[in-house]
Amino acid sequence: MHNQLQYISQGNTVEEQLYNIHKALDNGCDWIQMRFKKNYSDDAFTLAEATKMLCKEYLATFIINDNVHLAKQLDADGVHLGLSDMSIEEARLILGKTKIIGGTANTFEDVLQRTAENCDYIGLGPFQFTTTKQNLSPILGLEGYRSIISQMKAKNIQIPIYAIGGITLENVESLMKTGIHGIAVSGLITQTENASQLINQLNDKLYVTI
Ligand SMILES: Cc1ncc(COP(=O)(O)OP(=O)(O)O)c(N)n1
Ligand SMILES: Cc1nc(C(=O)O)sc1CCOP(=O)(O)O
Ligand SMILES: [Mg+2]
Repeated sequence: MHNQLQYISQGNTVEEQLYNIHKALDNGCDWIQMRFKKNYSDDAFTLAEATKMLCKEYLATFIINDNVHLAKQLDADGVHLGLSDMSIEEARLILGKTKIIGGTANTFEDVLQRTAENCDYIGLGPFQFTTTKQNLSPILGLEGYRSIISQMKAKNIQIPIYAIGGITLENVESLMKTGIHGIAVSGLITQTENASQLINQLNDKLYVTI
């Protein structure tokens, strides 16, 4: 079963990204999604290579946002794909059965689609407004998660759901009570001045609730 906390990286340069990734790893995060949008392919490769080495050192899981070919090239642990990225089927053919493939969803219909496509987990969001991502899908709020998860239960759909989008420490308990498996956060960990305390507090709230 996958860890309950995924850190999604941020930073405009390779150096900023590596600083943030190192901070997350050094303070107890053991699942990193490298998300580098303002990239030239050489920079993305350099960053991915360095992130892979760091994750190996910290025994952390390393997945890459969007770029299946880069994940294949570097033998990363997997990828995260949105609804307009490469299809899960094509990614599975490229990466093989053992790699992690996460997929984005915003509605119950998306969850059905992602489940049929054999994703390993779903990033369901956004929970609330966030500046980390442009062009957000409609905000779900707690009620959105409750509704989608109760529809999943009614149809006996079992796939780990990660809440995402504007999540703060104060939201974790109520989100976990909706039946999600874990959370994916970016700004919260990137911006904190006390990453060790924050990640411990997040993990305490995540593990207690499952
Ligand atoms: C865990 C997780 N969930 C959702 C997303 C969003 O992916 P996507 O819709 O492809 O948007 P971008 O991140 O590519 O802007 C995610 N990255 N991770
Ligand atoms: C990358 C991403 N995807 C989202 C979605 O709703 O699909 S929200 C989001 C941003 C997550 O970062 P933060 O924790 O800083 O809000
Ligand atoms: Mg994407």
